[in-house]
Amino acid sequence: MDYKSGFIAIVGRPNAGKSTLLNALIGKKIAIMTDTPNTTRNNIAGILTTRSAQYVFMDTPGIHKPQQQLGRVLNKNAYTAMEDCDVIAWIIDITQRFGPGDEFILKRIQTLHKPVLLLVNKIDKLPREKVLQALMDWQKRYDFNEIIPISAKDHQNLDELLNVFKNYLPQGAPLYPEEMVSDHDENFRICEIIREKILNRTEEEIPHSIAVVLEHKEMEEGKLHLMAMVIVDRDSQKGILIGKQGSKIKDIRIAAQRELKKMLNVPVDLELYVRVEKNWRNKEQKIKEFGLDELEQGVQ
Ligand SMILES: Nc1nc2c(ncn2[C@@H]2O[C@H](COP(=O)(O)OP(=O)(O)OP(=O)(O)O)[C@@H](O)[C@H]2O)c(=O)[nH]1
Repeated sequence: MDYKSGFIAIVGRPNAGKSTLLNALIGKKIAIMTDTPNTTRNNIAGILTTRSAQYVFMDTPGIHKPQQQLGRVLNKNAYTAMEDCDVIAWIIDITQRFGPGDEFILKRIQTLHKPVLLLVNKIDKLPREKVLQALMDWQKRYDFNEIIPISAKDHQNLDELLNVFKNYLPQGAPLYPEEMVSDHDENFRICEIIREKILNRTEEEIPHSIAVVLEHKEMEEGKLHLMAMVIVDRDSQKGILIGKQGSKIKDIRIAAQRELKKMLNVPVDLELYVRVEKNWRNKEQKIKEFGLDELEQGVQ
């Protein structure tokens, strides 16, 4: 039997395009996408099953210099995915200079002795000569198994990318049922959609300080009633999130409700509340309670 299956960890600096790539490869919205760096917090497995291979992609939080306990947990989530996978796909943004974040990742992969494929993303943003130059520069930095220029946004080179991945996967039967596209359940995806709408509608101060917890979910007379709590870590953030006469939170609620209706295919009635949990990102117990520590959840 020459069927292949295995884990591919998609790692990279914040904003390199990991979630965009994952969604493009799977063809469904698995991970939320925003312009805010460090959006992804959990290792989300997107699963793609074809006639010849099953690719299990782990979308990891952007590796960065942590300033709080939450940042350390997020980096740890990414490292765990790197240790447990068969292939590491390191995605970089071609428009960004090589920086300390890249140095950090480079050091890490050197210790792991696994195939490393470098995905040079966002090539749609630069002329061809510049792309070629960047590919040559990266080639000098590490003995990558492959360097593949892509545009996750424009779906450039993605079929070729899948073929290359397949070459590095071990032989074996599928690891997950064919129809499964993600290992996260519906409740998780509901919270992520709400979080995405908040991130897309708030400025710098808010994004990293929020967590979303689903408190209630009930189907009643053909309508899904949802109640979610948005946690912030300062009083001032609560005011920002709620907005003038509740306008901001209403806008978030309506946008989330619309997308959830589409995703779940039923009418949705969403209620949102905001609660302050002072300095929660430095409290291990809270990080676990909000489901952000992968190791605690036994994911993978
Ligand atoms: N032009 C262009 N933009 C892209 C491409 N891929 C991603 N982007 C944009 O880059 C931004 C970040 O993309 P994400 O996929 O959220 O990045 P990420 O690496 O998952 O980010 P974190 O979750 O913060 O670690 C978004 O605005 C994307 O639309 C690409 O190929 N070309």
